[in-house]
Amino acid sequence: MKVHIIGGGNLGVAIAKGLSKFSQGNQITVTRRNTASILYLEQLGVTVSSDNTHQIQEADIIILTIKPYQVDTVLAEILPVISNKVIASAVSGLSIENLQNKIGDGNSAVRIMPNIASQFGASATCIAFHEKNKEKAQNTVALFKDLGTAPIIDEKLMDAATVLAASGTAFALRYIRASMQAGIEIGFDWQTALAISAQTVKGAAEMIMEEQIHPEQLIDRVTTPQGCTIAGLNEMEMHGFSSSLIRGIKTSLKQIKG
Ligand SMILES: NC(=O)C1=CN([C@@H]2O[C@H](COP(=O)(O)OP(=O)(O)OC[C@H]3O[C@@H](n4cnc5c(N)ncnc54)[C@H](O)[C@@H]3O)[C@@H](O)[C@H]2O)C=CC1
Ligand SMILES: O=C(O)[C@@H]1CCC=N1
Repeated sequence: MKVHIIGGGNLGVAIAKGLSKFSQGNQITVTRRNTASILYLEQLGVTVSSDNTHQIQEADIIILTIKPYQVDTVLAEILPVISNKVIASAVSGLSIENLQNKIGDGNSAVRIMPNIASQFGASATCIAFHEKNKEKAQNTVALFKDLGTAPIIDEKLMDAATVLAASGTAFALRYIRASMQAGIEIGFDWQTALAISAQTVKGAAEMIMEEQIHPEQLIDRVTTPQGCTIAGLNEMEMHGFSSSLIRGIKTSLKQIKG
């Protein structure tokens, strides 16, 4: 497939790198106004351009990884030269209806919410589209399946997906950082503490995905009666561990909904 990514920033670059490594048979173009900092992508076989319309007529999928306030400017550039294209937007808060109105009936809007782990083929990319665009959306679904998981969700959950799956990357990293900081306090250098914390989180996630059971069932296998794990967990909960995460996620959601 010919994939045209507009907005070579944090997310656009992560997707381009991920596609170049984990998805076969694609030709990838990434655009941004100032290309100097992403020219290195050409070594991965990715075309880099400052022209948003660069060979865009040949694209099978146009992916928007730009900020919400950049959308109208970009569409004004590309719409005069495209027709019958799938435009997959990762722009947070931009509804399918709004995007479809902007791009007209001649093109098809798909909403995607990847995260930066796309770069490592480990994103949880939620995808939504209107029923009439189901067929046309399948290429996008296939592409993001190569970059991790790609569940199709109801659009009304897209803001929730943004917070859980995209912002969620930062939340998980903050857990790892805190764990690392504790690791330093109890005797490790930061590199060793970080390596142990990250691997432990990876292991926990792998168990959940493999066994598909409730986390508490696995936690029960770790918490020896009168042991150190339950003592630590109870102390964390006393200080609002779970409730602070839940409150943070709900606050993020409020921020998107405005
Ligand atoms: N960073 C993340 O983890 C995620 C971001 N998103 C959404 O993706 C979008 C992009 O986010 P980031 O990558 O973090 O932002 P970013 O600021 O890193 O990337 C945006 C890129 O677009 C480029 N750009 C600006 N105007 C342009 C134009 N007229 N033509 C071409 N390129 C232009 C900028 O130079 C920049 O490189 C946002 O809407 C964000 O909400 C969604 C999921 C995850
Ligand atoms: O923080 C943000 O607004 C964007 C959307 C999700 C991840 N980054």
